[in-house]
Amino acid sequence: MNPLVDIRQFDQSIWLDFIRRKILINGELQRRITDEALRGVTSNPAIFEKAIGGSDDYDAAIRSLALQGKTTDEIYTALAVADVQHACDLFRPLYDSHDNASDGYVSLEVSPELVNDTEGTIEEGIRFWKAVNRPNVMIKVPATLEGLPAIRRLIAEGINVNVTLIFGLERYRLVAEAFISGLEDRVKAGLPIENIDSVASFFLSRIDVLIDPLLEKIAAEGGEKGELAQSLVGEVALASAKQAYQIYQEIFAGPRWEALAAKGADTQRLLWASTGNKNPKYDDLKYVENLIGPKTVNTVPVETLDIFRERGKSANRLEEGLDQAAEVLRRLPELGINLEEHTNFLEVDGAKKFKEPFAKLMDSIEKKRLTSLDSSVAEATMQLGQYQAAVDAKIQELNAKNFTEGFWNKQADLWVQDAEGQQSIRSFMGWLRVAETMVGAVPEIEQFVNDVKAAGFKHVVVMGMGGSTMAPIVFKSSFPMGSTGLPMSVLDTTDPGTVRQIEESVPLADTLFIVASKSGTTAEPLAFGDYFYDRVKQIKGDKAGENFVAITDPGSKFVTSATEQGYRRIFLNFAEVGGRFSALSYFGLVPAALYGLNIGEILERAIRMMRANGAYGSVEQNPGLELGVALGVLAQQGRDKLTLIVPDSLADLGLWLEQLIAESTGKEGKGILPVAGEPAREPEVYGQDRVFVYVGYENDADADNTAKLAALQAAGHPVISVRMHDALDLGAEFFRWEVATAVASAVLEINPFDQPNVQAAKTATDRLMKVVQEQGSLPAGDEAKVTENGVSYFSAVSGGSAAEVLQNFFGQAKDGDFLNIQAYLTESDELNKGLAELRTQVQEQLHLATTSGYGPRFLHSTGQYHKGGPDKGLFVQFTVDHPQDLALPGRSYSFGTFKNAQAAGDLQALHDYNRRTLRIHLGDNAEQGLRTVLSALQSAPLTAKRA
Ligand SMILES: O=C(CO)[C@@H](O)[C@H](O)[C@H](O)[C@H](O)COP(=O)(O)O
Ligand SMILES: O=C[C@H](O)COP(=O)(O)O
Repeated sequence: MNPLVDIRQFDQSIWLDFIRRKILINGELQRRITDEALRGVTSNPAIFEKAIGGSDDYDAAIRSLALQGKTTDEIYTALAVADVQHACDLFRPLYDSHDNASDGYVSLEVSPELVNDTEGTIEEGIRFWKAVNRPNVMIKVPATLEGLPAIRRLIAEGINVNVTLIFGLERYRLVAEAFISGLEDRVKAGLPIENIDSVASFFLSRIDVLIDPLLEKIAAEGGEKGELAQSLVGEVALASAKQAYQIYQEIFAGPRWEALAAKGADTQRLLWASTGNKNPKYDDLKYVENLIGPKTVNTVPVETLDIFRERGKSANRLEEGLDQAAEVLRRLPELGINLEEHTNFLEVDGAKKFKEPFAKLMDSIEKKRLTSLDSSVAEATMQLGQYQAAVDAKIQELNAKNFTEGFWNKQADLWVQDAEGQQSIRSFMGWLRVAETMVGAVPEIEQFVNDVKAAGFKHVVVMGMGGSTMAPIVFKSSFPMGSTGLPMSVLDTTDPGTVRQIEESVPLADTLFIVASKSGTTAEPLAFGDYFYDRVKQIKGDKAGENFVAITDPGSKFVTSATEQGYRRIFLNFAEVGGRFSALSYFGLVPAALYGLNIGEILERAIRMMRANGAYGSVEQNPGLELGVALGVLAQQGRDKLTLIVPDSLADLGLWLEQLIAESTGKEGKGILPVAGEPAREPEVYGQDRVFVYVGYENDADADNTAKLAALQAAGHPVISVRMHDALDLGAEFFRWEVATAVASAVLEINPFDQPNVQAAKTATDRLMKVVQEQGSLPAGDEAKVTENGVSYFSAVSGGSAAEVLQNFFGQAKDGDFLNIQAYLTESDELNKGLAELRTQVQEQLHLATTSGYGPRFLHSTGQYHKGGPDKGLFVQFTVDHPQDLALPGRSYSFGTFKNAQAAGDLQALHDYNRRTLRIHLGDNAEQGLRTVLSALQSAPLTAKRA
């Protein structure tokens, strides 16, 4: 049997005298708990110095905290508390179990600077206890004379205490007395004592390290004394421990103790500390094997633990040789050795041994703190030409009313004036500081990633709609997969072809499926979850849940169903963070971490941007505010088509920005239309409704786009440009654009956090799905105006041929209008090329802005603007037959029908808002159908009404 497990039969608990974030994350601590019967952890300032000062594991967190304006002291506390909390959580099942035998504790020591400060120790002990906020934390307090009253007080406060730095027997008695008095104080105050635990940490190897040389010196002198001295070498520490254990038994017996025991008190166990052997002449297990006895703890360093596991022998030896132990201590004075005096020295030296590394640690944190404050965020260059004055005036106006301060204080009247709107704004501003919260969640997420990999998963599929999957899409396409990551796919469409493609491209049994839905009620992600759960169940039976993870809001119905289905993990996000503002929450970061990205650094960049935007005190220039004002003012002046130009490596950033900007601003007949995916062109092809925004990298000249933007600017178009340091800056850009969008909304006087018109399409779809459930199929739609070469055209405009319908449809265009393509198709390169051709033709011939999206993705994104924004859209919807449809398990409809209903529902909603629409049904071959449409267009030059 593993000796570490065996030792439990002697009622000794082995704790680990070590902590470091890495072992929390990489599963080592959990493995030691599960396989090696580890029952607790102790930390001390020297251990944290090694962990934090001696590695770069904490650097991103240090920088994030520094940027938040935290002091060095606060940074240390935050890091140490986070690790202790994490370890407490790993031990929690043991702590909560029936046979916990007072184990499952993690110790956190008060600052060594407080070693002689009673009040300071009490204050910090209470502060740490509250900060860790776990019942299985122990606050470590040194057993100095000043520490004793603090111990009593903290016990009386109901706080678990680990008394450290005990070297002598007399002091040990006082420690036990302080503990008992503390319990008695509580009893007097009528407070319970059954859940308070304490250990007395008796330091061993250091006693021998100090006393042995003295004995050896005397031994070298020879004679009778020399002989005696020689016989005592290496015996003093063990003798002290054995004697302490006798005192323990004496103190925790008798009427005084029995009275407390009757009220449920547990004894203050002795904990053997400093048990790593320091003398090569001794056995490495000297301070372990010899001190095994009931109701004791031994906290051992990692190396000693591993040696014990390899060759340790468990036996109850603590009460062996008691006479001999007493003799050792009795005879020391004959050699002129006053143990009490030496233990006093050890106490002072012990404090020094903690103070020095602590000072070194603080120094290294301080250096890192200062350097973090040096670097800056990527600058946005704004060349706004004739609009500059209006933008400047608006910035001045906002600054005059302390907009930035009000913004961070969630002052909702900056946006709208009605009470209901203001209430809704306040309740969706959690995104402002979610990055700070997520800094604390990084170790938990990283540990999860580690567990997933250890469990053998080979692929990740993230499934959800809109804000729940946009950030993962951007992360996946903007970064190469990280060295520690897993390949990732994102499913955000009900298109049966795409679902099938994903199914066929992943190893189902070894794939982790993340179902991401804030509300937990969105039909698409629930359908994806059901579909793949059924598939995995066919392989893994009742264990299917192991392959599933939920990200959702607390209290959503999905929490219940995911729990019932045995999901591996449920990440609870934050009710006050809306979907499109959730990139920096669990929704974005869990997939990013699984993909191997450094989420700590992504968050650090975001916090850098928060700081630049005035999150931690006033700022002279606020990049988010300036960008937002520019976009808002430009939109008011007719430049309401935000045209995004990016290098290929950032192509999908547009998807995220589209949702953020269109869904936030596109309402009440107002809004900014994001135009993504149009390559930069010469000035002649654009109308006067554009503002160009370039997002790229500082080390990528991107000469072609840069030259085109320069020409656009020279032609009088406003041009804004941001060049990131690297892709990790996406963390900062997410935040910059969130602020800018909220600010632009304030300029436009709308609530950026609702999406009132998205519901219209959902309601229409639901109605149609009801019909499907009742009648088995969708109701027959309108008659096609024209069917030509297998492609049918449906529109309010007339025409005897495809070309005529197209001409008449586009003939309705006015200056400032835009084309929106809604492709309810299986995405493919060929289709992308064909749709781009269509856009180019419309742009060249009509000078319209063109947008394009695959359905149903855009319903959760730009769909809001289409219905709620200004009536400037010409909507072309492409649909297709689904010869290879996919059934949805347990439902009376298929993915294909669902998707058709979504297309028809949205078309209905567009009609309800009197939008100009053209539906083109491509038959059963989308690529071929689209080619047919393009050739019809070739033969039909487009002309528009000019306003
Ligand atoms: O006090 C406790 C446990 O309560 C330990 O963490 C204690 O600080 C360590 O065992 C010692 O500091 C280690 O000492 P040493 O092996 O460096 O002499
Ligand atoms: O943008 C959000 C989408 O509408 C999806 O919403 P959900 O996260 O509640 O499923």
